[in-house]
Amino acid sequence: MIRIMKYGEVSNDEIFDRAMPTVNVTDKVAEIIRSVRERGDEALLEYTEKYDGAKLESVLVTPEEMEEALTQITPEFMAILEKAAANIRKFHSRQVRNSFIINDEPGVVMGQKVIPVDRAGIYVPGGTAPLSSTVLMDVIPAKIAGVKEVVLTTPPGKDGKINAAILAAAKVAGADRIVKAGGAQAIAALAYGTESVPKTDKIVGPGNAFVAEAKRQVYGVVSIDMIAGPSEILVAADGKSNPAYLAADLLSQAEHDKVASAVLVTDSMELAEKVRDELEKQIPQLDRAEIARISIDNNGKIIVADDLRTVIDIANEIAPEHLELCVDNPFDWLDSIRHAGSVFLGRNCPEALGDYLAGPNHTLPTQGTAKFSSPLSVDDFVKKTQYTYFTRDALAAVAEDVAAFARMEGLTGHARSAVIRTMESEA
Ligand SMILES: NC(=O)c1ccc[n+]([C@@H]2O[C@H](COP(=O)([O-])OP(=O)(O)OC[C@H]3O[C@@H](n4cnc5c(N)ncnc54)[C@H](O)[C@@H]3O)[C@@H](O)[C@H]2O)c1
Ligand SMILES: N[C@H](CO)Cc1c[nH]c[nH+]1
Ligand SMILES: [Zn+2]
Repeated sequence: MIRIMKYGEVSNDEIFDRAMPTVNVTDKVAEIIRSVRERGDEALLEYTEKYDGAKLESVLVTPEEMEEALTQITPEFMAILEKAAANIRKFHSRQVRNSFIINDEPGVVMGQKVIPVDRAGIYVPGGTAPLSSTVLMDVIPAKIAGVKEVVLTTPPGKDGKINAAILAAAKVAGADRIVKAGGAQAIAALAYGTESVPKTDKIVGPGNAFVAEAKRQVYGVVSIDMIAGPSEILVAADGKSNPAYLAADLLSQAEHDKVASAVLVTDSMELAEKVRDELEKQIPQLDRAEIARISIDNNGKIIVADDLRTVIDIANEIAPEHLELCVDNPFDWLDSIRHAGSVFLGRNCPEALGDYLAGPNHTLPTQGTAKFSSPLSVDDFVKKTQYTYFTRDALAAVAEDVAAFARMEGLTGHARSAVIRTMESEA
């Protein structure tokens, strides 16, 4: 059963500490990465057999497999995928940054170009739930950024096939190549390349502890978006909220993972008790009741504070992946929220809306990293290059200043380089 705590009556550790996954996978992941780096496809196929139970001939999804998957998708579900994709495109198109050029002094031109990475690698979890929505969330921003080749990887089922909805979403979003591999071996393939998997420049997407650790270990060889941990939800609610709705919202994230966390912070003890009772009523009704039960019992919390201002302060300190604000006039509080991956405002905005089709991204910072990092966006798939142009006269006007700066640093080679053209013009 979820624990109710009164803020101020228990230690801050009990309020703010998160359940951290305890398994140490560092050495195992390092070994998997080394094998894939050395033996390419052969190692990828071996690990897929070992960890996913699938004996494959090839690691790539063929056009025939894609065709076959599409026949299994109903027109109704295809329409939902298209609708979600359109919303996600609309939202992410607003994130596109422009290059700029400055030419406000005679003879001087400077600028910054925004350039997509050449190739992006996208990890889509497939272990306990095949997340076709994550395909849309991660491929669409890459395509909007202008990435030429998007390589998607996800673990196959024991039958060697990729979930049909994942393939349909990949088609809708425009993934260019689909790899049948999961876990650390998939990340290693995207980072170093194999015979079938091209090396990518940036790897994004959530995953379990093996995926997260592998991303951490390959960072530097490639870029990564973030280390996305288990799903989290914090519901900040006043006493007028409907306990059944709140319990359902908490369970929507608890069902992701035994180490997912669901927290309610409220100014009402009465609501706290009702939500606790509702959770007990609703957990057995879930298909994934066993996962949700462990997540709620181990990592779930209900924190009761004196007033809504303190509720918001607690939410900021926890900096959750998802924050639901179930209060009157939620926009009045929006400016007070500083640390959360994605905020869901009002009494009719369950977090699941954002997981699937509202438009904002669902690959989000977890474990309190919302204090310094952001949701996955178009920015993740671009980098910038800056440039500078000076005419001879424009250089002459500043050459002595550059040289003086350089001499102050003891770098006379820099100083000479700054003034040599001016000296030549005098000669
Ligand atoms: N933060 C976010 O934005 C976000 C979004 C969606 C999902 N998630 C999280 O992603 C995670 C998905 O995890 P998952 O397990 O369902 O799928 P997954 O695809 O991340 O992991 C499955 C893979 O893990 C590897 N693996 C499993 N057991 C192993 C072992 N003993 N040794 C070596 N490798 C092993 C296998 O290769 C397997 O293919 C969940 O924690 C979920 O909460 C986070
Ligand atoms: N809530 C997850 C991110 O933490 C994303 C997701 C995908 N499908 C359902 N939920
Ligand atoms: Zn979810």
